[in-house]
Amino acid sequence: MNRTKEERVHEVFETIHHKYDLMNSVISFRLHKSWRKKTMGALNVKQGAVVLDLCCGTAEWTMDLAEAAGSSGSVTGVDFSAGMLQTGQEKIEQKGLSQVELLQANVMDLPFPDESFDYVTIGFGLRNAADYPTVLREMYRVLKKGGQAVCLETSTPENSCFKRLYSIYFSYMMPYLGKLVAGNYEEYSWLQESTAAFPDKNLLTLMFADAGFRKVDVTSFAMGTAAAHSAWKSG
Ligand SMILES: C[S@@+](CC[C@H](N)C(=O)[O-])C[C@H]1O[C@@H](n2cnc3c(N)ncnc32)[C@H](O)[C@@H]1O
Repeated sequence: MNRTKEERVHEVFETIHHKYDLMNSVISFRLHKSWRKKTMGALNVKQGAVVLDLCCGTAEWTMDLAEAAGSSGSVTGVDFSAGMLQTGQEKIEQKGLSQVELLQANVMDLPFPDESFDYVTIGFGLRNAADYPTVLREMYRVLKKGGQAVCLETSTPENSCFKRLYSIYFSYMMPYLGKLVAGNYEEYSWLQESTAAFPDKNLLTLMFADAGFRKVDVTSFAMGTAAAHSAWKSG
């Protein structure tokens, strides 16, 4: 039976949630941590801010956002995988971050009123959604006027030689690393497929503008293998 993209993605994350954090560090050579740190620096979340973290997974970015917003702020993490949320919830409890709430929902249909959040983030999540423009429109809708949205995601390297090397690593080596470390090949070949199908940073910028965002800034990381798109809603 043919599964939809959404069913496949859901199954992938329900299968790998126990090993997700470990695998993330292995396959990105821990670079994802420095990309997130730099993106947080540009976001400059204020104490007391109301923040939404979409596709929050095991809540790594959610917890950084909670520390920045402080105990007077509030951070809501949304994901549709119960397993990823459960792993995230355990970490949040260990850290005693009472300003965080995790919610199981689909990011294509958010259960929040218009203009609810000061910041909306999505880390390595948009690529997994069945329809990118729908998610971007939802991000825009729930953002307050003057608020900022940020998408950190894998991207396409611009240098053609590096692009070839990267493609070999992604297509052949990474699924084997997945098999070796997480005991799973099929799930890590999804990362390669979804990255190959994802728009490059210029097209993604246009998609943000189409969703209504006023200004879009792009920062590339590691020779274009990842990019952060920051976008603002008019005040
Ligand atoms: C690659 S993980 C990213 C997790 C986390 N943001 C991080 O940076 O480590 C992608 C997450 O998106 C979630 N996801 C994918 N499509 C979704 C959807 N339509 N609605 C809610 N969550 C979704 C998956 O369950 C998974 O936890």
